[in-house]
Amino acid sequence: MAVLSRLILRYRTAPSIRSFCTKSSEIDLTRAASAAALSSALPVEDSKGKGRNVQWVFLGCPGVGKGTYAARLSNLLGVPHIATGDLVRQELSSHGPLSSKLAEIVNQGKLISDEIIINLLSKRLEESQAKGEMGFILDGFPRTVRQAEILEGVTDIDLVINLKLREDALIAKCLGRRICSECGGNYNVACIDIKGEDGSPRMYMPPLLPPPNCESKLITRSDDTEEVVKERLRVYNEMTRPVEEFYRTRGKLLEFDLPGGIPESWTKLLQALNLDDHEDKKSAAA
Ligand SMILES: Nc1ncnc2c1ncn2[C@@H]1O[C@H](COP(=O)(O)OP(=O)(O)O)[C@@H](O)[C@H]1O
Repeated sequence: MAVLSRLILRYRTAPSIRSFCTKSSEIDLTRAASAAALSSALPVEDSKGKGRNVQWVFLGCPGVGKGTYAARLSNLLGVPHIATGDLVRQELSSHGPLSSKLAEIVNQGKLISDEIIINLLSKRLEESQAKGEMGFILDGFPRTVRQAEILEGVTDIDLVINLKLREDALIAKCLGRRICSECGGNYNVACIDIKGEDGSPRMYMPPLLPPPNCESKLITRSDDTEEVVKERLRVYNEMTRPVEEFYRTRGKLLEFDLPGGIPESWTKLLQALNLDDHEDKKSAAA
């Protein structure tokens, strides 16, 4: 499936999309165009659908755990987990020409332009195609209705999993998030214990503590401060909440309320996806 070339072609020929974007001068369209040519030459799904694989999207507020569950499902199903937030952070750490502009936007909790994010995503999909990978689990894309329309125009998304958690837990989870600067492992020092009320059960999410060799190397994402997390939640409600409706009306949205910590939520998510008897689930969950 030549997602890359179709994404870029569609993108370059849609005036309304271009006017929606901000800094179009910063985009390397020459590079994008050559990437498109390369990707269209790569092996793609045949007419019988051979090679077709999972094409799923994860939606959900900052801190809900999209990355955790998308990564586990990616292991389980053998498809790449593509997180646009990770692509943005890689671009930031590359200290390339876009880095300082992107850092400013990300550290204010705002969204970067559709143009830049599609360029980053296209490059990542191109790498996938070069490796012969099939399918994907997208995490953090689409985040605007415009992005959803572009994606829907170029490929069939099978399923959109909308992870949900109450806002006080989301904020605590973002503020507790830690990353090992050496191995990249993701941990969380927050212990969330919310009493059951009005018939809703108690919610307990224990901390996910790092192993001793990571303890002294933990860092916090620069956009995980209380002020920026609250702004990201506001931006989610304004820009991304309508994406839920976009997929709901197309019958693709699976709503999933996280019941608690990872073991409990993972088991229930597998049940909701009818994957609970999947023979590989134990190794993916390990
Ligand atoms: N699809 C996207 N569109 C616009 N900006 C994005 C997109 N994906 C990621 N970003 C930028 O990268 C930042 C980090 O993304 P991510 O790690 O997915 O954050 P979150 O924890 O808020 O879900 C976002 O706040 C935003 O600035």
